[in-house]
Amino acid sequence: MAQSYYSLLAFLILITLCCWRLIHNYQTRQAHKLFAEQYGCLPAPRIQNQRPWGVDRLEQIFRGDRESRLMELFMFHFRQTGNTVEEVFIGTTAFDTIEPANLEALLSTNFKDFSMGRRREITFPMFGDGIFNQEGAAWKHSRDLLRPPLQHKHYENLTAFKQGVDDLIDILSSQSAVIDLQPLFFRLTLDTATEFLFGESVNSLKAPKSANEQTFGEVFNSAQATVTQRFRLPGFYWMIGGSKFRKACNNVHCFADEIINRNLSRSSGEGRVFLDAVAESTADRDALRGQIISLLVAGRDSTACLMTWTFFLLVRHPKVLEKLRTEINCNCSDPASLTRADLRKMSYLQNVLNETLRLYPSVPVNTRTAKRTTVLPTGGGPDRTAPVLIPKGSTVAYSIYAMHRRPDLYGMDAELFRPERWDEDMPMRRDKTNATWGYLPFNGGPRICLGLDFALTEAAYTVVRLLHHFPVIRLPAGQKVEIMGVEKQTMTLVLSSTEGCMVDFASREEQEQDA
Ligand code: HEM
Repeated sequence: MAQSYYSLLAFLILITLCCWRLIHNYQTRQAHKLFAEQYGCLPAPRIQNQRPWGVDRLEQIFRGDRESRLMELFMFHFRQTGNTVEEVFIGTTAFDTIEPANLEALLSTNFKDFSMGRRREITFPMFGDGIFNQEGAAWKHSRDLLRPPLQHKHYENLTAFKQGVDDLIDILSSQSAVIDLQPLFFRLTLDTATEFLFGESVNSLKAPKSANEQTFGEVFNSAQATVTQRFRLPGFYWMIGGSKFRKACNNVHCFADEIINRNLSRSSGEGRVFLDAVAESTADRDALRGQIISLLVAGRDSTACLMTWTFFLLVRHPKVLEKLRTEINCNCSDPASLTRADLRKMSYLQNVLNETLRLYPSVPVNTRTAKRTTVLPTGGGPDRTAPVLIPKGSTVAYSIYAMHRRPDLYGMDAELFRPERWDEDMPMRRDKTNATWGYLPFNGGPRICLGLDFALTEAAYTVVRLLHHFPVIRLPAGQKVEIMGVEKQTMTLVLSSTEGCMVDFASREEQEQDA
């Protein structure tokens, strides 16, 4: 008797829940219909799925990732379907866009309608509380706090970058002629960033590792690798982690605390602008550590990727390399007296960096999540110009990589590396919105990168020093020259080169002959 009573009760609860769900879905559909009518929204074209719940989309992404061709897959979908598309991804509706007007809405005009989604939960164990994963008032406070110590007056004379580049040149001069620059650039940017942020470099370029000793770079890489995996499956991020991840995060925190404590116990000095400025207004040690780790994540890999792709492209385009060398030789007789202002005057160098970030933006794909039902201004309807309704909770992914390769924005040769285009009248410059929002390697709007100038200065300085020091820099014999974008790429939080960046600095004798 009691058993049938409980079965009946369970049945009634199930029926009630189903009815509630149906009514809720109906009401939501009606509300969306009204909203769409009010704003003239029409559906965006949909990526066709071959399997229910968009499972095939997940399979494609995993395959693309395994084959190191994820960006090609995204480009294919945009070209085939449209610049703004709707897709079903593991049972939920999501949107993808490479339309400058939509990016303006997402990142600026409708900024308040969007959040960072699950970024905080995904990154918190490693990053702690920092600008990268904060929102609202806490984020605004962090921006106000971090902006002043990142101002260019603190690295105008370039001393912040000098030691790291000296160490890099020592390594390149002492090793064999052909060398993979990519891992060295990751170590260079770690050294420069720790020097600038903590007031003390971890010296990953020059410190030989003693047996069994873990380095800061290693513990940092290990924790960050798991964070990357958690980003891949945002709805199921909690399944990825476990005790190994917790231990890796704890190691990062211990390393960072040790360096912070050591430096704060010294009396303040020139090399510690950043740590002093942040420590002054952040009494809480966890908060201080959170900001510094967030900045290391934001600044290290992205700048290393920029330098890697710059040399990857330069050795494959010898004429560009020679033109750049001529500009550097004319403007820099003694690198010891270089300043940031000198670097900014080298217009071809700036074009080379702009063009590299166009073809290989360090953060090629990013997402936002709608906090409330809202609108993207274009991409819907038969002619794909009507506004598109974005229901509350939907993810909007935007691919800077694919947008930067649009021929209607950059010309028919958009896939080619041609720094000269930055001095020309590119198609995107004929429209104000496209001109402002069609090139976004550093994001835009209120959350634009705070390290933009720091990164471009560090990269420019490194390029100048290496070209000045080595009269011969070339593609090693036997290295492939493929169409840009077809080479293998590794997508973590940033886009790196799967096969590294092999460069031939020629033998010492050849260098001397050429000098
Ligand atoms: C080539 C190098 C770099 C690139 C391409 C780059 C790109 C970006 C992008 C795309 C974002 C937006 C992320 C998002 O909102 O989802 C961002 C944010 C940020 N970047 Fe960079 N970045 C670079 C270097 C740096 C450096 C060197 C630093 C600091 C030293 C830095 C500090 C930051 C900070 C603090 C944010 C967060 C801004 C906020 O949320 O308000 N970045 N960066």
